[in-house]
Amino acid sequence: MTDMRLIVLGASGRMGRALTRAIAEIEGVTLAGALEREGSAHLGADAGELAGLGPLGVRVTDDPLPLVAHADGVVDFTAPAATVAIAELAAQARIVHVVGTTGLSETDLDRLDAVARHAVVVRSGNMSLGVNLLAALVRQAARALGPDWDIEVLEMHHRAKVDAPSGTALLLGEAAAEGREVALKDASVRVRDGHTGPRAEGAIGFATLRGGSVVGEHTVILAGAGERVELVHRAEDRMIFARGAVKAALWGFGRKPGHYSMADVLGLQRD
Ligand SMILES: NC(=O)C1=CN([C@@H]2O[C@H](COP(=O)(O)OP(=O)(O)OC[C@H]3O[C@@H](n4cnc5c(N)ncnc54)[C@H](OP(=O)(O)O)[C@@H]3O)[C@@H](O)[C@H]2O)C=CC1
Ligand SMILES: O=C(O)C1=N[C@H](C(=O)O)C[C@H](O)C1
Repeated sequence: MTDMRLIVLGASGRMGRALTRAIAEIEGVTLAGALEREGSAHLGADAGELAGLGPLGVRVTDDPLPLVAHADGVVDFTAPAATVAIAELAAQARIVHVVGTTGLSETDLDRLDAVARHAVVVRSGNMSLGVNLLAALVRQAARALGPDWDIEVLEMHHRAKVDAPSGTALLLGEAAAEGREVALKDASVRVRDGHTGPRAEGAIGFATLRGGSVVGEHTVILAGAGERVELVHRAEDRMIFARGAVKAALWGFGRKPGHYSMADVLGLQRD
């Protein structure tokens, strides 16, 4: 069988470089293109060299059209505007779009829902196996412990991260809300400052730390009267996300159009 041809969007970014390495190491996929924004200092560079692999003969370009026409999928860990723009092109070409970008607005998500009527979109705030398993455990714990236990999601990332709370923190908050059978938007408390008054009953709180080179750490705290449960994930290497994204692309290849999640890819049941 021929390899699935994948384009990396944001090829010179932290995740873009990891994606190029993952595509080189995983069987059944081949690097078909590398994209960056117009004016990027990396245009014309070899994507393999950017990724520390040596030359692969794939040059970074800012023109998606010829690439999309000859590819089977695009893996995209970039920024919301870039994700929405490539989503339209990927859907027109009926190729798989794997979205790792976080910080998407409700409007952006509506656009992805719309394009997913025509093509496969696989999106997750975290493409690692560990975090998606953690989400299932959080759902279960929130359901089992009930509303008397307070839930807080704490995350820490490197100093260059631009969105907060992280996509993973929101994914874990969603899992907690599902376990409690409430809507996250009605329960979430994303900022506390000044005289806040006592904690609102049923709140799902978020706290954000930024600094240094931390790849990604998430703790879900379930605090009861006199005891506390903490569920933790620590990412040590961006390759966990990159390998997950390539796995998602292979899973989506040939599947019927839809907006899928990493839980779908990994076959994790929503009990
Ligand atoms: N879902 C998951 O598992 C994970 C998600 N992420 C998310 O992935 C995203 C990227 O993270 P990271 O790699 O650390 O960030 P970086 O800033 O290192 O990389 C982003 C890359 O995308 C490029 N880019 C921005 N706009 C465009 C555009 N219009 N067209 C083409 N390329 C563009 C940037 O170029 P330039 O530098 O010129 O702006 C940059 O090269 C973030 O949203 C992050 O939260 C990260 C890790 C895991
Ligand atoms: O920006 C990052 O680095 C990461 N972003 C994702 C998020 O927002 O949760 C996933 C991972 O934690 C790293």
